[in-house]
Amino acid sequence: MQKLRRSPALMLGLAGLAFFVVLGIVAPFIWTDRAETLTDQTHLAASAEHWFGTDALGRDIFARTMVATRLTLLMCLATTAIAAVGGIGFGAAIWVGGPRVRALGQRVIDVLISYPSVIFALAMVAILGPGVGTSIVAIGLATCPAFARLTTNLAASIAGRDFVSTARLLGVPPSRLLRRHILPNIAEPLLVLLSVAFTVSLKALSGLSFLGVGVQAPDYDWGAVLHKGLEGIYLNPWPALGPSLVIILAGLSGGLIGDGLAAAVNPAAGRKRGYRAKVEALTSVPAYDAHDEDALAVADRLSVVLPDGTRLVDEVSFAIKPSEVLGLVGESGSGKSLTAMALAKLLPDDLTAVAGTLKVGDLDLNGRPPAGRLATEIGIVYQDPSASFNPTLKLGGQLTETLRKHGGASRAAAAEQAVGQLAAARVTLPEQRLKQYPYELSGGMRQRAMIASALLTSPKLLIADEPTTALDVTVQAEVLGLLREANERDGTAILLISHDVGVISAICDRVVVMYAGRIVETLPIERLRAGEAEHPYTHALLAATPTLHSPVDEPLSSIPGRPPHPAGRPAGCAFASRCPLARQQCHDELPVLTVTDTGATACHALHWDKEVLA
Ligand SMILES: Nc1ncnc2c1ncn2[C@@H]1O[C@H](COP(=O)(O)OP(=O)(O)OP(=O)(O)O)[C@@H](O)[C@H]1O
Repeated sequence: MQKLRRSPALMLGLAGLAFFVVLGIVAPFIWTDRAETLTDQTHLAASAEHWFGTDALGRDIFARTMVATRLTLLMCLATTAIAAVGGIGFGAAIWVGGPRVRALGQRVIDVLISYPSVIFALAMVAILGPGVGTSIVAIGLATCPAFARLTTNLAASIAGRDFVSTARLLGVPPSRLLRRHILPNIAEPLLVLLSVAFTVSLKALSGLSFLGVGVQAPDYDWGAVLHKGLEGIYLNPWPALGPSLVIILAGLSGGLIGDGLAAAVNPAAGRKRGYRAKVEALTSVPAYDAHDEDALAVADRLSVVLPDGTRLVDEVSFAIKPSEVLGLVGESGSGKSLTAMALAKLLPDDLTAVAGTLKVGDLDLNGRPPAGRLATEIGIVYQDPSASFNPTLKLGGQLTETLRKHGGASRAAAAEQAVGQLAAARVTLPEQRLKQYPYELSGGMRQRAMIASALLTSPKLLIADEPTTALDVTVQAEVLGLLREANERDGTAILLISHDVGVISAICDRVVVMYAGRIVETLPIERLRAGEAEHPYTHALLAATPTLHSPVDEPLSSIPGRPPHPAGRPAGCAFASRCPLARQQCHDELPVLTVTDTGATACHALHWDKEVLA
């Protein structure tokens, strides 16, 4: 509810709807007499006594509009209910019915949805005759396909999720699967459609009555009042304008509710505003490493912040020199990917990067760098080669897109460059690959193609986020070799993210160790390889990493406990509760990064008797 309260559109829409509901309840008690008593004061213009004038039978049109509120809202409600129950029911039934029923059902929905609902409703009215009941059923049924399609589409997207697969594996029958696992997970978009359907029904029902085939006398809804008001519109516009205005206001309320609900159920929507006020000022602690004048990429006190002010990444500072391979290592959730994505300006909408300096070359990432330069100067290789490419497009188009869009290359020149880069990345049959879809390549081949794609624009910085995690060991080694080769051949600086110390040791020059969103140590790779880290967390990571020399009969060391969530980081060292060396000071005071001969470490133990770390 807190989320809903934050949406002004929703609140305004709900206030509007509440007004009309109250009006619908009280209006018939107040205005029925004026609305239905025939008088000889016919076709009067709008005046203080008759705000919207009078009709051909001398009835007050304002009073009729007010009284019609109840019937109009009740009809909209009934129509929406029919559409929702029928549509969701149909969508759910064909989803449960198995693949054949689903395919057939979806065709039926596609056909039904292609006909405008008012045409469908008119056909029904022609068969059943006009009236309140017919209008409700006609518009309700005509709106069903929209619900049915959303239900099947959403159910299909949820059906592929792991928890549904697990339930299937456990033999949960489809109807129960739908009830317990699928419908609760698709309720929010359906709710949004519900409010949209309410507005659509209002328009359609009013339209039918306006055409004279909806509500019939002696009943009247807003559309019927509008129908009568149209008779003398050139002499007296208010009998038509008044009811139209009310229909527009009610429709607007429904629309605002739909927009507000959509924003409220989308966690990324509407959150950005005001976040900066919640971010505390940057600390004045000098950023270790970030002042290197020759550095290619600099992150100085970079924080990644949630709208509520939680720092998922908390003031990390590092610099990457040209031609350097910097490793970012840490357990899952330590903030590695967010740090890298901040550097590529690819954070999700609900997250914000705040930094003293954030730049790659002369590209200031704190500002609004031109999209073309971002796309060409920073390359990215993701973890999952199967998700890195769009499965519906051939590789050729995807590989050459940036070159053509931002580099101004012709189709032929871009293709030639792509072939060359694929060959350099040891993708076999490079020309042929351009005509293939991503799924036609093996996982390793796809990752090589991804690396080729990222290097095509000769980026200054290549970000490789767990580039080998999804690959088997031999392909892993080849992919790491390719990255190192690009680095040595073209001087591309690389930020390599991994939770695997072994991968980091294999190709990096220097390593930054992250824990719970902060840097705990930076050190040259030789020291990491020699096991000469300063921080107990780095030691623990090393001890948990298998090597060829690890005794097979001894279990690997593991780090007991779990890192704290960024929102619940303790006042002192975040690693203290898991640290074998922790003293009271560690729980009370946050250790700052202390520069050592070869790097920097944030650990109180550094200042104690050296032997405790031995
Ligand atoms: N959009 C988001 N909204 C809220 N929290 C997020 C969001 N993205 C990431 N987080 C949280 O931020 C923290 C850091 O995430 P990040 O993905 O950077 O970790 P990581 O070290 O790369 O881990 P992994 O190796 O598992 O990807 C985690 O606690 C994660 O749950």
